[in-house]
Amino acid sequence: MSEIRIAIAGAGGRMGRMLVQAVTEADGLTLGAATERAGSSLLGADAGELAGVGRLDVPLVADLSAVLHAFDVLIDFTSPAATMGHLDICRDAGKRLVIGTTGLDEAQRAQIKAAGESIGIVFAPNMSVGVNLCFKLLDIAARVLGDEVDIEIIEAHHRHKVDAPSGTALHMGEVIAEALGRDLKEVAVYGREGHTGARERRTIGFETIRAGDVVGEHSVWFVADGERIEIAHKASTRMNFARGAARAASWIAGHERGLFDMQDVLGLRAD
Ligand SMILES: NC(=O)C1=CN([C@@H]2O[C@H](COP(=O)(O)OP(=O)(O)OC[C@H]3O[C@@H](n4cnc5c(N)ncnc54)[C@H](OP(=O)(O)O)[C@@H]3O)[C@@H](O)[C@H]2O)C=CC1
Ligand SMILES: O=C(O)C1=N[C@H](C(=O)O)C[C@H](O)C1
Repeated sequence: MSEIRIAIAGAGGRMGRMLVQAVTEADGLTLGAATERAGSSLLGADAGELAGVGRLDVPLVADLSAVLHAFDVLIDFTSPAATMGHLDICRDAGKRLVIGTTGLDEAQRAQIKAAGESIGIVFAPNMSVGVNLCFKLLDIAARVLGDEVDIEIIEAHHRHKVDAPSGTALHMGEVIAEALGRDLKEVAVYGREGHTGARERRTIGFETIRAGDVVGEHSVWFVADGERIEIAHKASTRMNFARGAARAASWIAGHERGLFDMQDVLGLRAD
C-alpha cells in the first residue's frame, strides 16, 4: 500500500516540530508539505532540519493551496483563525484533516461539524492516549459519584498558552456534565474571587495555572465529606500528542467523510 502523504500546518511551532518528528517516525506516513504563517521568518526553511530530524526537502510555505498536490491529510495545530482558513481549503479540495487546535468558539466548531459532511475530520482537544483514557474514567467516576460530590477541574500549562481553560479541561467538563445530565454552560464556574458565597453542589469549577514550561497537567477532584477521588494526567513531553495525531492521520485516511474524535480513533467509544 502506498504511503499516506501528510501536510503539517504551523510546522515551525512547538507542536509543529514534534509533529514533523512523529510523522517521519510513523509507519506508512510521509511528510509531503509544511506551512507557516505568511511573513514568518521560517518560510523556506526545511521542515526536517527545523524539527531536528535531518533534511527532508520539504520547505515551509505560506500558502496551503499551493501544495495541495503534495498531501492527502493535513494535521493542523495552529490558531483558531488559521485552522478556519485551512478548513475551507481542505473542504474545497476534498482533503482530510486532523485538528488539534484549541480555543475555538461555538460558531467555529459548528463550521468544523458542517465540513465533516464533506470530508473526513478528526478534531480533538487532546490527542494523547492517556488523556483519552482519562475521559472514560471521568465518565465512570461522575456516574458513580453523582450529586454526592463537589467537582473541580484544575489545569496547568506553559506561559505561552493563549487560551484558557485548556481545551482538554473544557472537554473534561463536558464529559462530566453529560454523565450527570447537567448543561455545562449553566453549571461551569471559571475561577473564584471576592465574596463568592458558599459553593453550590451542582457547579463544576475550573482553575487555570499558567507558568514556565509546564507541558500540560489536568487534575479532576471529586470531593465528598471525608474522601477525595482524583483523576489526573501529567504530560512531560509533547510527543504523546504528536504520536496521537499521527495515529489519527493514518486512521482518517480510511474515512472519506464524517467528524470524529480520538475516542473513535482509539476505539474507546461505547456506542
Ligand atoms: N490537541 C492536542 O493534543 C494539543 C493541542 N494543542 C493546541 O495546538 C495549538 C498550537 O499549540 P503550540 O504548538 O503550542 O503553539 P505555537 O504557537 O508554538 O504553534 C503554532 C504555529 O502555527 C503558526 N501559524 C499561525 N498562523 C498560521 C497560518 N495561517 N498558517 C500556518 N501556520 C500558522 C504559528 O506561527 P507564529 O508563531 O509565527 O504565529 C506557530 O508557529 C494550540 O491551540 C494548542 O492548544 C497543543 C498541544 C496538544
Ligand atoms: O497549548 C498546549 O500546550 C496544550 N493544549 C491542549 C489543550 O488546550 O487542552 C492540550 C495540551 O494539554 C497542551
